[in-house]
Amino acid sequence: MRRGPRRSIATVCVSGTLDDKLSAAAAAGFDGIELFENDLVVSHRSPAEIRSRAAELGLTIDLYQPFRDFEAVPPERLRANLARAEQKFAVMAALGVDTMLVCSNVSPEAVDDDDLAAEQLALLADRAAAHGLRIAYEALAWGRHVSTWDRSWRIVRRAGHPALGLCIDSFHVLSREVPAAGIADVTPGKIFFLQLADAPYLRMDVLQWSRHHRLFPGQGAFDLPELMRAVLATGYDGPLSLEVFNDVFRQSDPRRTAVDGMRSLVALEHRIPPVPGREDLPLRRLPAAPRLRRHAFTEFSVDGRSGPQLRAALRGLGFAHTGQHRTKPVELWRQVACEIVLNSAVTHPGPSAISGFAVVSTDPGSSLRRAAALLAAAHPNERGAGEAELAAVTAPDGTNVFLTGPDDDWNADFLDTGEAPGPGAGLRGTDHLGLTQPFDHFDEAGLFYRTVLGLADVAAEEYAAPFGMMRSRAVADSARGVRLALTVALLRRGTWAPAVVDPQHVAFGTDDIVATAAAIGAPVLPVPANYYADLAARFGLPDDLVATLRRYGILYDRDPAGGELLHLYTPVLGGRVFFEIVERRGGYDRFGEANAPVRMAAQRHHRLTAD
Ligand SMILES: O=C(O)c1ccc(O)c(O)c1
Ligand SMILES: [Mg+2]
Repeated sequence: MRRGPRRSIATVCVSGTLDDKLSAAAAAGFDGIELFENDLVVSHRSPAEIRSRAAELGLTIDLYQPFRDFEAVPPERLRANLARAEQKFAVMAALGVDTMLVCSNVSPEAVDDDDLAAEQLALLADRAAAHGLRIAYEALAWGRHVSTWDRSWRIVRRAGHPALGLCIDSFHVLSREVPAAGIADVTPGKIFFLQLADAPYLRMDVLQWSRHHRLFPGQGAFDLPELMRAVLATGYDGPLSLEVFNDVFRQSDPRRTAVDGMRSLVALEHRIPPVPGREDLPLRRLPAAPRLRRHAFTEFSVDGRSGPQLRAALRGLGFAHTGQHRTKPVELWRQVACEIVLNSAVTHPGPSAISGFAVVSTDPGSSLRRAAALLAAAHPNERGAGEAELAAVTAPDGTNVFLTGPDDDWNADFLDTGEAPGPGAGLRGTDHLGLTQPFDHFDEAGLFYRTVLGLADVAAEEYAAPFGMMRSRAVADSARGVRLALTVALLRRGTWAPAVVDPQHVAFGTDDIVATAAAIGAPVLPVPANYYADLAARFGLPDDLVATLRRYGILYDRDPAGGELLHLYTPVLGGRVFFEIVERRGGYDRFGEANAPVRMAAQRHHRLTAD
């Protein structure tokens, strides 16, 4: 029985020199690599040494690429191109790689003549076959004359050479108009190689889009499971190979990028629909994502500065300090189903103060098995004798994600402080978490949270904020018990900005924000009068409503279907976090993104003018 498709990664996906890239690919569990010529050219290793290094690491070299501007050229250019190819065939033999990628010609010299292209590619395939090699022809989306997969297929079919086949690259296919479904009708055995990349939809030059903005499968907008189905329907049994050109990945830790890539492939394989006739190739499925019920506790790492501010704010919001951990400097604060843990013993590696959060899973064991299959790092939870086990994995931003069951008594480890929960302020539970992401790992985090917890995208937004352009991506489970709003600055911040890095936050839900606002004693963030003047004009709100909102510092948003969000914020606490209170009306399903710039400006003003 086969194990499922082989998984490969192009060396161009990750940062470093070839040695770094090979180690990273092997450590992440890939079976093979596509070797980019540039990585070979700058390597101190000979082709034979690269071959043995790869073998030592358990990696095969599945593709040599790219060979450019070959086909449909005048005779003297053809002679030169064939001579150039022979030199590469010799290198390939030393590397032990049998397939060469030929990209469609982008040169002005290329002739618009499919017969000529087919004839010359057949000649190249003949030369390759003499060395026991084969040619995979790829239509670059910006090829001079051949820029779509169907045209590259017509040429390959016309050439009719057994050593000539197609390279299907999901980016080039899905960035163009020709539907991918027709790939299923390509003659069995004629797809020699499959390259996988995702991307966001962008209206820009396709070459720039491809060279800078590709993402790993599941991180962009392309329908890759459907493309995979079409390719597998032809009987394709070569590697699933990631080929992602991305400016951020090129600068990130290659080991981490390779794990991100592997996670994307594991998740993609899980999403491929069953392909009739391909029972020979069992697809590996993940443990199903169990249903999530709700957010349980959120844990903050606190120090001497943030601790007192957080305690005062929680008290003001109607929380009571109900529990003290038996063995650790950890406090439990509670109001109905809102649970906050203040932990003086953990430090968070990122800029945030949310060190972890817990979700209630209907099957935490299955959640953990799924997380492990998706290469989530298990969080070593040190617990004392007799303490409850709280399983957790660590997200890319360093946040620990605890998975608790509906009946788990995780707070058995807390001794009653004797402090009675007060009347509270009407906060029902945690509505969402605002998790600001480190610049380099935004897409990685989105993929992690969605795949590991089984969440789906609910909103994506870009907006101009006082300290830069921001991007937000919100994910949630289908019943909206668990919502996460991930945000990031679109560019690395400038030099003065560290002081104003957007903090993380917890938003609590209420059914009556005006009553809650009247009940709470915590300092609510003052909102400028200009905001309310604009609000009245934008939404045509009645004067008395605007007056009420203004009186309590409540912000407002409305969706096109008439759903409404009323929400308020606290100032930033201890320089690191803040709280939000939200009331959703009429099915409002977003996060008040439009008000984020108002909040950021107000929080800065508050910081500069208070204390
Ligand atoms: O951007 C390029 O030139 C390029 C090269 C090789 C590929 O496989 C590809 O998809 C793009
Ligand atoms: Mg490609």
